[in-house]
Amino acid sequence: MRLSIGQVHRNVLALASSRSCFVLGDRLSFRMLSQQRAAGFHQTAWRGSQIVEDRGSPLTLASLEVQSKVEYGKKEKIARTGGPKPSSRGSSLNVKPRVSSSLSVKPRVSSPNVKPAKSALPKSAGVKKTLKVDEALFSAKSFEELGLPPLLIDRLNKEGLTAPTEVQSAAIPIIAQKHDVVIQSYTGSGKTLAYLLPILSEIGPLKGPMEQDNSEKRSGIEAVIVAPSRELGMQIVREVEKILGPNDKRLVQQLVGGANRSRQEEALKKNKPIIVVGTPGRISEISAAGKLQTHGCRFLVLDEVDQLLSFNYREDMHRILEHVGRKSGTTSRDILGPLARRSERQTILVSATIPFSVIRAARSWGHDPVLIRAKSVVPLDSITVPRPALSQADANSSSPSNSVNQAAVGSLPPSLEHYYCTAKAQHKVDTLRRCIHALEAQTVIAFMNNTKPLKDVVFKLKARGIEATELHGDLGKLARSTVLKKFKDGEFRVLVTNELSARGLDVPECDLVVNLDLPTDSTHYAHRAGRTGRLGRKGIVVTICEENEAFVVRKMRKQLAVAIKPCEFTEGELVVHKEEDVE
Ligand SMILES: Nc1ncnc2c1ncn2[C@@H]1O[C@H](COP(=O)(O)OP(=O)(O)OP(=O)(O)O)[C@@H](O)[C@H]1O
Repeated sequence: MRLSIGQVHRNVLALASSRSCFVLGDRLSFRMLSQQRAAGFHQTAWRGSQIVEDRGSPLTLASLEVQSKVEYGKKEKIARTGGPKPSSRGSSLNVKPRVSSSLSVKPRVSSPNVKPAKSALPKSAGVKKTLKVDEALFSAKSFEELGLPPLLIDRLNKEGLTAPTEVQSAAIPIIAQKHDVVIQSYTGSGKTLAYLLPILSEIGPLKGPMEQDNSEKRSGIEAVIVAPSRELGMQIVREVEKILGPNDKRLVQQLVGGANRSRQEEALKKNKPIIVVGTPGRISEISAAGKLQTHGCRFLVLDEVDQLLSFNYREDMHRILEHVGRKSGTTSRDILGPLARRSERQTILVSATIPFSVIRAARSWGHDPVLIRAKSVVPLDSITVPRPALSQADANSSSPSNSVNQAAVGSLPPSLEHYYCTAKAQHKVDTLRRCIHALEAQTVIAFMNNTKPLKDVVFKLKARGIEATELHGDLGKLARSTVLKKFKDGEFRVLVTNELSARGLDVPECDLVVNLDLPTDSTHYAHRAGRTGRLGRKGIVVTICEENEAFVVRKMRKQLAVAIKPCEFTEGELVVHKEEDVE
């Protein structure tokens, strides 16, 4: 498959547009006060989809076997992971089929009232060169086709994993070719296995026969995976353990902050793991103490790389980039310096949101780094600085905020629906309650910005008979993991949390995300929103803001190129407004 500059642009456009297509094309049965603008929006979506289809049918999760598991477009009964479940929680989100006057939102291609997604898309990432990639990359229907070792495939099958997602189909062969890579794909699309599977094909007990022959030559830690939070770190550990199986799970060791450090150090000595997964602070701490030998490491993964390369983690990341998979004695000038010198290690950077600063950093690795998206693979050095696109105010394309905003385009799953409504601060909890009831949401994550008001919300929800719990950094590690487990097990209907849970957290049953406070920018919106609609499931995102904040939501809507529709919750129903009512 040869991807030209135009095609990549069109694919990006089609991806964003087809998202709109899902939102508006779903046969939602709710009271719609006006659909004219939405119909205009859809027209663009249709066009975008056509472009891709003209070039051979695009790969979607739906086109893989994954679809049969999650059943697109159907109201699915979401299976809980266990624990007590009130009977009222058995069904999935309900977008009001009960209203007799309800309208099915059908695509209308004649009304151009809503600004099409196209105008909201940044003219970003101009791609000048092309990279030849095997067409089969994008059509794998099974893990066998991707050349994974038989032992690994057996383990995947035992865990019920039979078909790769799009991003896995794209990433696995490229990583196997020893490229340094940046993986960008929307939230919940399976990025974790996209990097874990090629790593486990080369190291550990499930690797291929060729690698087995060389096994005596290597010892010690062969892969370091860094994640910004304990929760995400532990989630990755569990994913690796799951694939390794019960007999070999000691081969992965968590090094997350908040846990007992001496125990972690003892486990490193005793279990001799080949993979460590941890947070930047704890990894660099143990490394600085000389208890973590990673010079011979073959893989370094930075999961949620855009966050890990932010200022907060600068010193710890500096140490990690300097020491993992490098001969000792080298020095660096700044955090990006170490990336400039190639070592034996393969570096894999991952996020749903990749700002240009990450591309720029990764470029200096050498060794043909490539950007992998679900439908394209491009050399990093062919990607140019994004051009301004949104408005005069955003015209400075080199400004960090512009780069951050552009990073969020294409980061949201196509299956999500987005709404916003306004409420006075003191009425937000009631609005949340009405929202949960109107949508009959069963597993809800509500985001706030500060801890104290977050506790108040939990208290008020409980007082209104809704089982709710809190998750934030003030809780100890044990409390945090207990809360999360109970929420995943269905003991609580609502998890009220802050940015801590916005990235990477995988609660497949989550059917509603609510922003009780506005996210700081569109990148934060994208990661919060991505906690629902995982792996093609349906999900709804509702932002409850004050009247004078609504313009911020509308701005994010443009930046993200998704339809975030104004709505309200009255008489137990979701009522969607036409845009003119609020502007
Ligand atoms: N091939 C597959 N078949 C079935 N399920 C899969 C497959 N790959 C991943 N999953 C499941 O999909 C869910 C989402 O995967 P994952 O957490 O890796 O997404 P992600 O792209 O990293 O999301 P985020 O950007 O939010 O971190 C997980 O529950 C994972 O176990």
